[in-house]
Amino acid sequence: MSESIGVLGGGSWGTALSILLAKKGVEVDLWVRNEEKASQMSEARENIQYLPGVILPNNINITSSIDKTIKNKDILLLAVPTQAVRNTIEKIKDDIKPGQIIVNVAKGIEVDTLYRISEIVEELIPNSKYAVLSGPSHAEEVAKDIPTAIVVASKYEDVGLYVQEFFMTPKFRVYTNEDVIGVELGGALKNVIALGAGISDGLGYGDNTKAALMNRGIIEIARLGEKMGANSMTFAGLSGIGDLIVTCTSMHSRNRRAGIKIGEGHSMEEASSIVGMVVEGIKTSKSAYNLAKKLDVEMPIVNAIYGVLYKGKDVKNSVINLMLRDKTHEVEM
Ligand SMILES: NC(=O)C1=CN([C@@H]2O[C@H](COP(=O)(O)OP(=O)(O)OC[C@H]3O[C@@H](n4cnc5c(N)ncnc54)[C@H](O)[C@@H]3O)[C@@H](O)[C@H]2O)C=CC1
Ligand SMILES: O=C(CO)COP(=O)(O)O
Repeated sequence: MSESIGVLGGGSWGTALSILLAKKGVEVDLWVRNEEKASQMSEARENIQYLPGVILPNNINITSSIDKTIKNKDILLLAVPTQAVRNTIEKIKDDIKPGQIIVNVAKGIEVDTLYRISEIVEELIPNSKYAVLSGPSHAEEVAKDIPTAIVVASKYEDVGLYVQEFFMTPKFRVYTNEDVIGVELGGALKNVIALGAGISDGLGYGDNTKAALMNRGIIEIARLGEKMGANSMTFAGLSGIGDLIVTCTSMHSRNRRAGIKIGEGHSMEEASSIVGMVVEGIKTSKSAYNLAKKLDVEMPIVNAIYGVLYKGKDVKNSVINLMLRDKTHEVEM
């Protein structure tokens, strides 16, 4: 088993996974792009901005050198926001060695291309050993050793098994799956539904409303996923309904918290700045809306959230419109 990893992205998730692995004895190089922030974090042994209150073990080396971060590592962990993935890969693509495994943990869809992360990686580094690690896993809990289960998907069986072993601890259980499309879409699209769940909470609606959004939301996700070649069973798993549950119900969720602010009357920009961390569902709702249109898939909840965020649609009227859609059968895909 490899003893070292290069983590690209020192936000809450990159930091939490670095802590998990460091405690396991792995040597971690953690790339923080801002030099001043990197030295401040290194001295304080804490990520004060994104994960306050958790000590960084000594075998996490924080650096602003991306070259050093990727050198001689068997695994590179992509932990930057989705819309920054392309730019980050551009920086490293010429120095990646053929055997290096790229594990992505970002959850979103690129807004300009409608690409999933694996498609961006394949375009820039063809035939790389790619895996995606996804599931219900808030950084704040993983960093405190709270039991968590997650899934790794790769089209290469050996890569999936290797990553499973690499990350697995008694507090972090990793399953395998080969459905990269399904795992990526579940992780990306649940953020859009979580924004909706937050909006519902912000409007003062109840548990019934949220359950309806979550349930009808996963059906929309599965509908788009099937059209894109995913296995529909993946959406019943950790990266599908599992992650949807945690994101729609937890106060750790950045997407839910942003949604609450929007439901209370704040603009999308205000909500995002109050949360102060990446709210992936904002950009991904635009990607999802455009994907649904392009592939002719019915996604009423996604359309409603897109309308509120980007078209200035009234929130309460959007809920009424969803409730009054044409009558339909529950299990019709
Ligand atoms: N926070 C969490 O609990 C989890 C987050 N994720 C996913 O992980 C990804 C990263 O999220 P977080 O760590 O939560 O974000 P965050 O908001 O905590 O931190 C984002 C980090 O990315 C850096 N960054 C922003 N733009 C960049 C750029 N252009 N180039 C390089 N670095 C850049 C920021 O400086 C910051 O260090 C997202 O896709 C998120 O959905 C997945 C599972 C859990
Ligand atoms: O993906 C996540 C938990 O599994 C994190 O969700 P948020 O970005 O909404 O906090």
